[in-house]
Amino acid sequence: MIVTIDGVAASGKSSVSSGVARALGVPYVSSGLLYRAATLLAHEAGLAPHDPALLPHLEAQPLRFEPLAGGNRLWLGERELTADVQSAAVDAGVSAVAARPELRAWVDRRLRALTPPFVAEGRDMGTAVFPQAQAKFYLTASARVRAQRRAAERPEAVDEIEAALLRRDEHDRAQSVPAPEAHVIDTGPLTLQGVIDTILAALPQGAAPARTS
Ligand SMILES: Nc1ncnc2c1ncn2[C@@H]1O[C@H](COP(=O)(O)OP(=O)(O)O)[C@@H](O)[C@H]1O
Ligand SMILES: Nc1ccn([C@H]2C[C@H](O)[C@@H](COP(=O)(O)OP(=O)(O)O)O2)c(=O)n1
Repeated sequence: MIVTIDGVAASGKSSVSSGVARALGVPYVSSGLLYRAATLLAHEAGLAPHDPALLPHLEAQPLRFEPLAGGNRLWLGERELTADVQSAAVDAGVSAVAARPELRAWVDRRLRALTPPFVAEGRDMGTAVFPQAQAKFYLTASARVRAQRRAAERPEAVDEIEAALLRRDEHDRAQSVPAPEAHVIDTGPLTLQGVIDTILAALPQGAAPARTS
């Protein structure tokens, strides 16, 4: 079974996907990490997002992606990149990388090579990458709420984060449309556990473990 959880930046995709994956006892896959990794490696190699040399450079890197239930980890050889890709600098450059069709194909190939069951989160998991998914969700929240949540993890001020999120929402718009059959959830009024429980309750019969509480 594949469950897709798409949504805008800082809507709660990773945290919710991790919680749903743990409840189901399956891994979760953060597609955004692969776009972030491509952006960081481009920066470090001095390659612009549109540089034709970027894809061959990425293909030559010993990049390893570990989609574990507790969280995804990224390795470049023995160097862990997981934390390095969560920065305002990568945020500022990632949309240009993600706009390139050949880089989207690079990400999609890696995702489709994974063996189900898993929870996949990103922007277009339920539309372009796994249209066959058995359950699809799309998370939203106001830009202000998202900025306040992201501010707890970043050194930047909430107003600066909110402006950056709105810019990225616009840049990512093309690939951020919910699947027609996706359950759209406004996470603003809900706690993190509330969103997780909402998704588990909406899964096909038998997909979620019987509730013990
Ligand atoms: N419903 C919620 N209520 C409160 N905080 C939340 C909620 N969902 C996510 N968070 C928190 O908001 C921050 C951003 O969530 P994250 O899962 O990283 O979003 P995304 O993966 O969509 O960027 C995290 O600190 C997370 O714990
Ligand atoms: N399936 C995806 C996932 C991410 N992206 C792009 C759009 C996002 O700005 C970046 C980073 O995605 P990520 O999910 O890590 O970003 P947030 O956690 O929502 O801030 O990659 C995409 O185009 N398609």
